[in-house]
Parts: sequence; structure tokens; C-alpha cells
Amino acid sequence: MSAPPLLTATGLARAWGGVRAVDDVSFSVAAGEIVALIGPNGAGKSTCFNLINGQLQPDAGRVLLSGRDITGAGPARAFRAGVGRTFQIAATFASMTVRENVQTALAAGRGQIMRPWGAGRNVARDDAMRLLALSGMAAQAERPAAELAYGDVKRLELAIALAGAPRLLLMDEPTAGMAPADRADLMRTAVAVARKQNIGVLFTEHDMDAVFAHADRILVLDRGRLIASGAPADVRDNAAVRAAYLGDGVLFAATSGPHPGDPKSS
Ligand SMILES: Nc1ncnc2c1ncn2[C@@H]1O[C@H](COP(=O)(O)OP(=O)(O)OP(=O)(O)O)[C@@H](O)[C@H]1O
Repeated sequence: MSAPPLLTATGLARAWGGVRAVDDVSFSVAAGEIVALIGPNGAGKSTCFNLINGQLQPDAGRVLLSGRDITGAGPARAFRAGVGRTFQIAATFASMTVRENVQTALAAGRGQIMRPWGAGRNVARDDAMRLLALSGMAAQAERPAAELAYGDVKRLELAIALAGAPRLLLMDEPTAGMAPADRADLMRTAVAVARKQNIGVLFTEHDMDAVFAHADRILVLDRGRLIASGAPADVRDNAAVRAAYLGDGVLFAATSGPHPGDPKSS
């Protein structure tokens, strides 16, 4: 028998009052696979993320990580099981250096405390430097986090997420608020790290260039339902997806060159 996928979500459902925010959604993510979860505003992406990292209890359905049931486990237990997450708003300690931020995260994972003085300042130092190298931040290790440009804060946040040794990394709009050139760079870094470490990545993103350039597979939600799933080219050509985004325009802009059937710009 082959091993179960890294993440398996089956029949997930969650309503808010009368709104079916997530409605019978099933999908999987393999180790080392980069999967985008997209959909118009209010489609249910955040609710879906919160179901997967155990923050929310589903009304129905199951979340399995390598076959182990983590449904509604809560973020702490899901984290210990191997589900990491980065948020839209980066969370770092501004007064610490970049390296100390990562050391703190590593130490916390080992039940230790990182103190920036005495012997404590060497806790997990080498591992922190290794993660900073992976995230493209080694050269900035000794800078106070407060001095970083926003793109580098996001890279530091990636290193901090890696400190938890995730097997599945949920990235909530990783490129939000970044300049276009920085976005591509961050996505390239995140994808390279995930491939190297065999981490499965599930990310939400409004920037369709980032989605179509970097996802192996795209899941499309619309009003809580999974309306399409597949390779970027297939999803882009899917009539239901195009209809869901009609009037939004973002999906059509995120492609190289014109495509038959695209709405004409006047
Ligand atoms: N805590 C909540 N209480 C009530 N309704 C909620 C709550 N969270 C989400 N909803 C509703 O559930 C639906 C899905 O919302 P969700 O935030 O999951 O969508 P989304 O795809 O992440 O949207 P966006 O792209 O705008 O962030 C929406 O109709 C939203 O108003």
C-alpha cells in the first residue's frame, strides 16, 4: 500500500450563521508540492486555512496529516504534528537581531529560552544561521529586525516558520504588501526551500502572477465550493473559474500574452 498524502482534507464544511463558508471541500497536498488556494473575496480561503491548522472545528469533514487525524486539533497540536503557518502580517521581535529572532523560535520549539546574553545567546545559533541561509537572509543575520525592508521581514518570517520544522506550511497571502519584483523573489525562495526540505506548501494569494508562476496545482474556491482543481494551464482555461472571476479581471491579467476568449479591453 502506498503512503497517504501529506495532507488530506475530506468533505470539509463550516458555516457562519446561514453562510456556508466552506462547503464539502476535499483535496490533498503531497510532500514537496506547492498548491495555491484561490478564489474571489469571501470564497472561503481563510476559513479553509483555519480548518486545516485546527483553529476552527469543522461542521463536517476530516483533516489528516500523513494519515493522522488532526481535525480541530487546535493550532498548538497541529503545529506539533507538523503544520506551520505564516501570516499576512509578519510577526517578529523588532528589538532583536534577525538571527536572534530565529534562535528564539528554535529554542521555543525545544522548550528552551533564548537569552541574548551569556551562554544563552548561543542557543541554536548554527541551526538559525542554516535557516537564514535557506531563506536568503544570512547576510542580514546581525541586523536588528526593526531595520529590515518589508520584503526581508517576510523572508525572516519564512525562516521563523521553518524553525518549527513544518511538514506542511500554510502561507496566508505571502506577498501581500510587497513590491512586484520582491514578490517573485520571495516566492522563488519559498518554493526552493519547500522543494529542498520536501515541505508541502498550501498558499492563498490574490496576486495571480505569483499563483500561476509558482503553483504546481491550483484549487479554486467560489462561495465555499471547490469549483476547480488542477495544473495552472487547466485551471486558467476552466469555464467555471473564468465565470467566478468575471468582472474581477485578475485571473485574465495573470497570464503571458492574450488568450482566445479573453474579455477585450477597450
Ligand atoms: N468569523 C466569522 N463570522 C461570520 N462570518 C464569517 C467569519 N469568517 C468568515 N465569515 C464569512 O464566511 C465567508 C468566507 O469568508 P473567508 O474569510 O473564509 O473568505 P476568503 O476567501 O478568505 O476571503 P478574502 O479573500 O476576502 O480574505 C464570507 O462570507 C465571510 O463573510
